[in-house]
Amino acid sequence: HKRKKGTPFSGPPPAPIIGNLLQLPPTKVWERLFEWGRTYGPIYQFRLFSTPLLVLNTWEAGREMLDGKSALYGNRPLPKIIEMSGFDKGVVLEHDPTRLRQARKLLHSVLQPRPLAQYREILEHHVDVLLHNIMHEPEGYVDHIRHLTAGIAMEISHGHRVTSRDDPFVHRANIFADNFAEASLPNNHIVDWLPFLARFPSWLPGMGFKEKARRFKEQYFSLADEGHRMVKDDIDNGVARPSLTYKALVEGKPGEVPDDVIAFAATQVYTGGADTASLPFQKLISYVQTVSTLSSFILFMVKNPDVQKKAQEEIDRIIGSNRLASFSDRDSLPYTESIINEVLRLRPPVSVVTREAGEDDIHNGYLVEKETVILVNFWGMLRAEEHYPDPHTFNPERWIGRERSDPTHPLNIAFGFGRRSCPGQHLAEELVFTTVARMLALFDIAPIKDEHGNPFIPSDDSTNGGITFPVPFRCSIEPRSDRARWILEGLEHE
Ligand code: HEM
Repeated sequence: HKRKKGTPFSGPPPAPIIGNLLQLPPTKVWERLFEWGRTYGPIYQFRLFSTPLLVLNTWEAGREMLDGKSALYGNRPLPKIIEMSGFDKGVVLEHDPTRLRQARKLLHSVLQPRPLAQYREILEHHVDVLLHNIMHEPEGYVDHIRHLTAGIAMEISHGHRVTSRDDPFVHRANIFADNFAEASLPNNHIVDWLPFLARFPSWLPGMGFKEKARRFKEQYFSLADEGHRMVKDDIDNGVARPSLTYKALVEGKPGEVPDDVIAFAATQVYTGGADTASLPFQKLISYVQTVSTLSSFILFMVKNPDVQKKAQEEIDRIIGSNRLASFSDRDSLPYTESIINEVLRLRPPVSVVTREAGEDDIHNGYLVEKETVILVNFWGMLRAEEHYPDPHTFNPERWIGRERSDPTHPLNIAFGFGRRSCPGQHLAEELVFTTVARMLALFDIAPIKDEHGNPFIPSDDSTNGGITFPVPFRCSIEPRSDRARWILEGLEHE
């Protein structure tokens, strides 16, 4: 194989052997990557030991390399230990091009706008359950949001209706998630979100890990298998509900797509869109990105009462109080929509995603070596001052009148670029919009007060890791009025 020749992209000067390791902070590396961009430009390179890393710091750079050269940069780095645990099976880390194509096609068969529209009533049912649960136990709002996202995911993947917190299917998925969390590497370490570094022997966990990897693999495979068999049984018994698995089994040509491709693709509809950067090292909760976005929304409402009021006025004026907003109302609620855009801009749930150069490439005259790790810095892209004046300020107004097709729009950045971009985007947009619009219609979200009546304002801080959340915070979520309480009481619940 002939290597290409050329000068690599410039970047911060590396130290011998360890490269730029000590120049990276232990947490929120994306902030440092963003700062380096000011000095070294929108695309630059640095090193960790012998691995070159290329940072894409602007949306233009993302489009150029990932939309423009999808085939070359379509894969994610796959550490040995992830492969050992079998987590490369499915979509997120799938490397086999045929299986990946088949799996993404299955996801599209339920997640593209047209098939997704069939799930609108189901989705609204789950949102109503959320609202009901929040009214009865407001302090548990994060758990309720998780329950919401898991419930919708399992309907879409397997036609499984979750009716209680003790649902055996959810229970098994949670055990699986806990096992991931247990996966051994120190917290808040850079390896947490750059797991490809675990290629280096000094960080490879000892023999104990082999045993763990074997156990993880067994659990992941049996979870996938169990869901698949459940749908087959439902079909045999004539009680199957529409889902990805049902569609593939009943409408697909027999034998065209292997059973295990169907089973893993379906499993990843609820286990992930999981943490694509640090897969095995974090608690893997279904639809974590959506949970992150909705939690960030609540945080920003606590901190920005005027914004909240303005959105509530919009909803009262356009929707009235005789019905609740639906996704089809999106275009008539531009202010509400602008809040979501601004939440996604300041808190993209995935701050950085990793890809890998499949071959040597010459880009704009510079050499990108094969196996260079590509860091797509969504967090940095969404804070570029030239596109977002006063970039660190929460200001939904900036979106009023700005087209959805604008390439700097968060919906065109936060879900990624190219053929590996997020297949769950439409679902995420619909779920977030419906939840936000209905919550604003029925609840006031506010700071809690201390015994002297002083409001307690939560911090702005977010967690570290492949998917970031607001640091857990308390707040008050109360029905806006007696009428709101009455509507909430009447909502369908479990
Ligand atoms: C606010 C919500 C969400 C955000 C911001 C988000 C963002 C992302 C991003 C940035 C990626 C990596 C894309 C890339 O490499 O360029 C991704 C991948 C993925 N997401 Fe999402 N996502 C969200 C919700 C969802 C949902 C609801 C699902 C459920 C179906 C989902 C399923 C996936 C899958 C399966 C992948 C891996 C795709 C592949 O590797 O081919 N995501 N997402």
